[in-house]
Amino acid sequence: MKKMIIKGGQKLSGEVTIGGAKNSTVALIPAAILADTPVTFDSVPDILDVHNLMLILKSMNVTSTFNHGELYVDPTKINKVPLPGGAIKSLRASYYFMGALLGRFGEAVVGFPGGDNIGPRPIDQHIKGFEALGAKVLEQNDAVHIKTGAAGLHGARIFFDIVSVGATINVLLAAVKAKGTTIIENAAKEPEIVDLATFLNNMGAQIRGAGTDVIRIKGVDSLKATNTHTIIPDRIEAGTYLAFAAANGDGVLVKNVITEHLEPFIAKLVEMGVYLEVNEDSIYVRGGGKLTPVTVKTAPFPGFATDLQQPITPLLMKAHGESKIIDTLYPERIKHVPEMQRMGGNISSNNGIITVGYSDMLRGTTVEASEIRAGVSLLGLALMSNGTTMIVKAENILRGYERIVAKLRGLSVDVQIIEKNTDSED
Ligand SMILES: CC(=O)N[C@H]1[C@@H](OP(=O)(O)OP(=O)(O)OC[C@H]2O[C@@H](n3ccc(=O)[nH]c3=O)[C@H](O)[C@@H]2O)O[C@H](CO)[C@@H](O)[C@@H]1O
Ligand SMILES: C=C(OP(=O)(O)O)C(=O)O
Repeated sequence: MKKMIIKGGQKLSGEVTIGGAKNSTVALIPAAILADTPVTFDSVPDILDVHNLMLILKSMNVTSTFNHGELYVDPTKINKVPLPGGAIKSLRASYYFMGALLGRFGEAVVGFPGGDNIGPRPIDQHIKGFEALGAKVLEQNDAVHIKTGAAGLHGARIFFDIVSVGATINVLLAAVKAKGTTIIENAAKEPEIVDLATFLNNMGAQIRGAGTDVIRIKGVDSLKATNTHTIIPDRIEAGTYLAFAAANGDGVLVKNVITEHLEPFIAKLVEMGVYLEVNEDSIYVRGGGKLTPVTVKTAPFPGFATDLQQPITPLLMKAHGESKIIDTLYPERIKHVPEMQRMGGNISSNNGIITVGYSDMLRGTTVEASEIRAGVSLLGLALMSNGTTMIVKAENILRGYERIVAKLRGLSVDVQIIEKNTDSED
């Protein structure tokens, strides 16, 4: 168990470089088992999710090594084994092994995934997709058992009832080596899906339309990597630092950003009155100035990302007036609210609407990071508070924010991570 200690009243200044996208990486690693060759990824974030995925690979006799942002995965001696639990439970994206194993072996047994505590996260659309491709799916003993007949997977036309990142990726992974053509309609359009399709196409897959709501996949027999795949920058990590810099910064340059991926977020900051300079692949935030309250409504890409509604909350507390947040994807993503209230934050949640008011009496206390974005938003608020904050369950933050202590130190902010049992510093 780790805890993070943050002294309040510290201003961010300087530069921070954004790492590879967590949500790309966690799809790309399972996708690597579809290859008939070793695979290398570059710009891989050093986050707990990556280390847990490497453990899952190891259980299948897939070797992997991770050094200085480069991850090498050799799936050529993979064993077909069930993946009922263990590291599977440590992250949501472990469910991508369902699609990837199905694509590789025509069958998969994968435990129900873990992941963030952000409300119900059904996987009915994933299952609908696998069944359309010709697989039989059985949910038994806390695991999903998926199997095709002797003919293997076949192409199909699939219309998702709901826009789902996970279901789009899982069906893509299963369909990429299926016989015939698969058409996914009402597909999710997130940049991480485009990144995955780019990786697979560079290995010989035939995927067209990723990034639009219709994706066509012509099945191929074999996938072979010939070059290193560089992972796109993490738009959620970038948004988090931008929000913190706007709320509590004194000149911050956020580098390695694809600004197009952050358009709805940047638009919201501008609407609030935040001074930004948007460059080709970096964004400068001046900090300070009078801020206007806004309404934030989350939506699938290209809408305002649900993963950024909590990180922007400390900034909303600087605006003079009442802001509203409506998370249409995860209305129960509110675990930060009682914790922020205990820190003196003027915030409440009622019937799926979070109301955030100007808060100038913030004080440090002990709070819990119940999930990644709740946790990081508490860190943002702690920096604005009087006194010291201790965030327990800090590993939830480390699940997706690489080298966050070093990056904050680079921004002149001192935070510490302590192992709870030993009280030794990380
Ligand atoms: C590893 C990863 O990439 N995680 C992201 C992914 O999660 P994840 O892929 O789990 O999220 P989805 O896009 O699938 O979920 C979107 C909405 O669809 C619902 N749904 C989803 C699947 C399904 O079969 N049935 C169903 O009803 C969900 O409950 C949710 O309300 O997208 C979310 C929405 O942008 C982000 O918050 C997560 O950071
Ligand atoms: C919800 C998130 O992650 P996951 O889907 O991996 O739980 C997130 O990154 O905010």
